[in-house]
Amino acid sequence: MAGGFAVSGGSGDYEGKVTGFVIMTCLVAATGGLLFGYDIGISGGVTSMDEFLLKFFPNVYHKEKNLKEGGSQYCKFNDHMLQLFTSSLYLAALVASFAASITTKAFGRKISMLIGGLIFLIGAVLNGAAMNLGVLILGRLLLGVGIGYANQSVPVYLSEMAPPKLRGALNVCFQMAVTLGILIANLVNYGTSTMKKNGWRVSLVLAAVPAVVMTVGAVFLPDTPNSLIDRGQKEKAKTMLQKIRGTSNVDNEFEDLIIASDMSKQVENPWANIMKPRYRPQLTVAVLVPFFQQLTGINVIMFYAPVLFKTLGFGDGAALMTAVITGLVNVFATLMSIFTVDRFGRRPLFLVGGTLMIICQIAVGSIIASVFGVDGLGTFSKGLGNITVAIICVYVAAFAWSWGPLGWLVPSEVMPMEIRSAGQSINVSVNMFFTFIIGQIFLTMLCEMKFGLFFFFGGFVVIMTLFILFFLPETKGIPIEDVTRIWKSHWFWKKYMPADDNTHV
Ligand SMILES: OC[C@H]1O[C@](O)(CO)[C@@H](O)[C@@H]1O
Repeated sequence: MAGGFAVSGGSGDYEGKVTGFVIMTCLVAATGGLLFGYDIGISGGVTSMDEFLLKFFPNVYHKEKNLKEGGSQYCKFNDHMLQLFTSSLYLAALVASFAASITTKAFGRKISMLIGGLIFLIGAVLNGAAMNLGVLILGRLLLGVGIGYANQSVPVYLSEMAPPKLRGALNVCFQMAVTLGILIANLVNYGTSTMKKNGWRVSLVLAAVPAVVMTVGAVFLPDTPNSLIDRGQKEKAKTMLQKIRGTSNVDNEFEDLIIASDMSKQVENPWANIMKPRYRPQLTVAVLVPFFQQLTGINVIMFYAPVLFKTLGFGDGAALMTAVITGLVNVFATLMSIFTVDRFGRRPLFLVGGTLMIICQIAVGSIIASVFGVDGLGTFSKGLGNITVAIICVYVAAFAWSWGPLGWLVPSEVMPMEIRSAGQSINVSVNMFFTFIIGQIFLTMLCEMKFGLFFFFGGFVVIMTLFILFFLPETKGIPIEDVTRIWKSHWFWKKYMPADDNTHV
């Protein structure tokens, strides 16, 4: 995932152009992100399609239809298997990303991308052809394995191919591709929902398109110099670096790569390292940032927007169209973040984004409370429905210029070499784990907590915004080598820093 970006250090003062290789690399990055985003966005629309529900979740279908005659709106989609359909993918991805990190290290990045692409393809085909719930869930699990492999290997591949100066920008571009994938999925669902039959099959099988691109890419793309060095092929690595950078003058960078590879071999156990007190701030960031990113509640919207909008009384087409609108807002606000993050810094984006999210969550919770109350009986007027959608759009925008991209960027900026691989794995796995949890329990929580659910997530955003305010120093423009300086001068974290430590760690 995007969190895996920063791999080798280096000052970045090397010669090198934006060559065809770099552009190809960006395309692969894009397909990796698209693949992930497409899966995030596709399930909600599909689960709101009658034909799909009737085939796999007849109970939910009948409950929804009967509700037209009265009953609690909060619980109409509450079904564990329906949630498992969405969430199983993320659990499989979590497990597979550990397997992928072993494959990627031992056999290279390309092999992992190839494995990821192929397994994903099988999953997409199974999903599109599924005749029963078992096959459907099996397909989702395979998609998850594919995503685990892709999210682990694509960012590593990218960070090693990109000229160091572009690394940060590419990091955020991965998240950009994720949001584009979500939007494409929303558009596809909108289109296929108008088909008389099998629209859901088309939605699910189209996930194969980015997978084919990634699989073919993995076959034709070159190995990264870092990977060749790690596997003892130094000469080949140097020739490759010259090709990628479009210049024969790569001695400095090549030397740094060798040093970085030697250093990472000396780092016996990054997992033991990161547990040392001096890395407490980084460990805290690696755990709390992805946890908080998911506890904003964003995936309630990304996974279940169409279902949520149907709960608010929208018709099928309107619910799917509204998901397209939130998808668009997500893409544009992420773009804005890319253009402003280095000007304003990370903290202002986090603080403004967080504050806006809190206001929106309180507003949505209050509106739903006023219409549905505790027993879930009531109907939204058209005007109030539109106001609610507008507030949800502001919430999505606030997420997309703060916790969305920064949830990946900030952890990758604060990890020194000797803990980087462990730090990034923690970041990615915590994110996947809570993505799974939210996918698995949201519909039940909505049924149990009712409008209070929005206050619940709002409460978490208050906590995370206070965390940023008091515990996260600004990392804008600080080279990775100097990052210890900011912890040393921080009112809270300085007590963990060894006094005699003048190295970059
Ligand atoms: O754009 C929203 C998406 O971004 C992520 O946070 C990943 O960075 C996903 O969990 C979410 O669905």
